[in-house]
Amino acid sequence: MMDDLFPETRTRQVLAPGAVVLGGFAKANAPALLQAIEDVLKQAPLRRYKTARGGQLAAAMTACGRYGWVSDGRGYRYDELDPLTGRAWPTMPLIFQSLAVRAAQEAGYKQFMPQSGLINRYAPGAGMGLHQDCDEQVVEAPIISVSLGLSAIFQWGGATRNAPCRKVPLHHGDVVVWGGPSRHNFHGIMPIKPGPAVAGLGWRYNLTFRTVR
Ligand SMILES: O=C(O)CCC(=O)C(=O)O
Ligand SMILES: [Fe+2]
Repeated sequence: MMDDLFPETRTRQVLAPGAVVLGGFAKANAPALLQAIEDVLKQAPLRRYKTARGGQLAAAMTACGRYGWVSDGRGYRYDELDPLTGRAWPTMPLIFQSLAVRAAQEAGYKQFMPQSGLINRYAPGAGMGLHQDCDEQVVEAPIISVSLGLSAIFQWGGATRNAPCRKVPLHHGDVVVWGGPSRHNFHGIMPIKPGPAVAGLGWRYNLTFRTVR
């Protein structure tokens, strides 16, 4: 595709101060990213977390790096151990780390170093309700979010839950970076529409990279 040959033609869409969509930024690395996901899943399988309110998250999740985001009857938190295996989370694959750092730099965040890589897998019909990412203690660090497989509609809101939401289509290889004044903006994923497999995937993977502590 054109955007692989001519990176300068990729779209760059500013969502808000500190927040940008880097269209196709991860596309050339997608095969390596998918292989790295498989490697992580062998050590830390995907699982659907319970929430403190008795529900269950629609996306299946796991993590890599020093800290993993977990949820159970006690609520949400970061943990250095995988509650499913009792072991430390798998080491963050180098391709995850290098892509996250490059995307952060491209978005203007020069100092970023991910400590946590969250893997979300959305089957068709699964989404993620509007929320803020506020379990991280380092508020200066941005969130780097990579989309692979089926497309999604990302809801990009504001600082309050009832602020108007923009609907932003995200496709295989797109990267969203948000931080600075947008770090705590509300966002979500509308239920994924079924469709023909993309890059061999009949679902959507999302990778998010964060500095936690
Ligand atoms: O799947 C996405 O694009 C967003 C995921 C997200 O907001 C999260 O994991 O906190
Ligand atoms: Fe989030």
